[in-house]
Amino acid sequence: EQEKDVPPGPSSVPILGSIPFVPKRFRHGGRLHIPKLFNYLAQTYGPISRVYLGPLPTIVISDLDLVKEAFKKDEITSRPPMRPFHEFRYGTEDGGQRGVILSSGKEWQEQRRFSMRQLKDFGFGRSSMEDMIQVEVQKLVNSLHMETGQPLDLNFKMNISIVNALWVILVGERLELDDARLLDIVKTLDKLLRGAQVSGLLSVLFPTLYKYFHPRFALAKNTFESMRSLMTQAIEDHRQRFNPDEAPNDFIECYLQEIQSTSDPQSSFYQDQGLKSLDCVLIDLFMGGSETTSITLVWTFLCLLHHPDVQDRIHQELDSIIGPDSVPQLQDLPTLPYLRAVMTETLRVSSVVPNGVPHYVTVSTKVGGYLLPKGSAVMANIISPHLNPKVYEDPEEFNPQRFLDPDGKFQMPNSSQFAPFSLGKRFCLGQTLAEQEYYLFLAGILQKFKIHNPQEQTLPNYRFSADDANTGFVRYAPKYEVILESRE
Ligand code: HEM
Repeated sequence: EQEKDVPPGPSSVPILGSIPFVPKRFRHGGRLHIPKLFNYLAQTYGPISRVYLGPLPTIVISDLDLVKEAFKKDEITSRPPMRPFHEFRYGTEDGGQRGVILSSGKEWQEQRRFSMRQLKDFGFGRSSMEDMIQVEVQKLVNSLHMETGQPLDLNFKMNISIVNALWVILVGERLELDDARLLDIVKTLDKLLRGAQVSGLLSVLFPTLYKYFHPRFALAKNTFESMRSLMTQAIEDHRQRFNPDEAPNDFIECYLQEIQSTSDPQSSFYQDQGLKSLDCVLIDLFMGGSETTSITLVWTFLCLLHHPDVQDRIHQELDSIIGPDSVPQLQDLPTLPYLRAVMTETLRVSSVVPNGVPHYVTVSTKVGGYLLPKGSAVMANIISPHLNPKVYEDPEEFNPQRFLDPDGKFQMPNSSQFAPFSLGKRFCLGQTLAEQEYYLFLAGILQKFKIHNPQEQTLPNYRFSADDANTGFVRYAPKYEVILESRE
């Protein structure tokens, strides 16, 4: 391996890696501000750089064409071995994981293929995916009608409804919005996700130290286990009434059928292995699919409060195309270019998963002319190209107009620098579902309500440069309240 072929980056020393060389402004109370650090690397060292997060060499790719090139390669499709986290995910001693988000190799291939197929549009039993989501949209709209005229935090409400929609799809059970179990799930998921920091990657090299000395390990273990006991209960309930001859009504039933029909002992669906993987897949789908989607909605409302003219134009479009009486449906989306531009623009400025999920080089390989050595983590720096002034004029400004042509038709700009769901073989497994939920909830709410900024509230900033709070994997919207006005 020639050092000159390796991507450029800051200096490093043993153990601490590049951390002593990282400018102080990227360290917040003992924590690295990873998204901002990566943005600085992109500006200083170009589209591919290398930084040592502790002793772990980490390649940061800040151009989405190069991300695509990299993540198409089998050599960069695995996840880093996540010891000691395998201990509570039925993993293997070498850090191998079950499920989809953190798994690699055969387990990942089989579980991802199956989950993607089940989350396709057709839904389960007699309900399409759209029907299942619409019921939750209407439930939320009805409950919001009771809360007009007073300051309201939408964050929790969105979260509850999105998790409930997932619960119907995966577990086949509709919960009331104030069901204690639902609140429990939402709180546990929130803890699990907020606890996920890029510094968790350090465990790759110091699994034992991490396990005994890092407070996050115990936190992750406890929250994961309380989530798992909810899943185990749901799986048990399904197994008791399971009838392999009946058409499946939800994801768990489909999965149990897959286990039933698997005779290859090497398969990750085989008997007991299948049940363990199911446990992890369910948690992964809840982790990947709940807050990401609800936060995107919360960012949207924040941007609309900053830009009331944009909200007015959405209302005009909805009024003229859908009207007050019919529910906005998936088939209407192509006729709503302005709303589509608003959604695309929100996904860009918010970039809720700003640096993707780490990949890992299993066999040294080249990308963009650089050598990516075996054993490096690879991160897609999604937010930097989204906010690159060479690609998007005045990039931090929320401006849906940039996704509309002069005739008001929706258009993507002439560049490939847009990928909120990442790219390549591991792109977001729930992208279609996320886009459908995002649209149905947003259109459903804005058809019925106008949102206002409470008079006494100074609106928090939505711009990345002002964001010091989000140092981790997910970019949460700052806290704010809205006042809803019914449009009926
Ligand atoms: C706005 C909403 C969402 C955004 C922005 C988002 C973004 C992402 C990103 C950037 C990745 C990393 C891909 C990579 O490793 O290269 C990812 C992975 C993943 N997402 Fe999403 N996601 C969203 C919603 C969802 C939903 C609704 C689900 C499922 C119900 C989901 C499930 C997953 C899973 C399982 C993975 C891991 C895929 C794998 O490792 O093969 N996500 N997502």
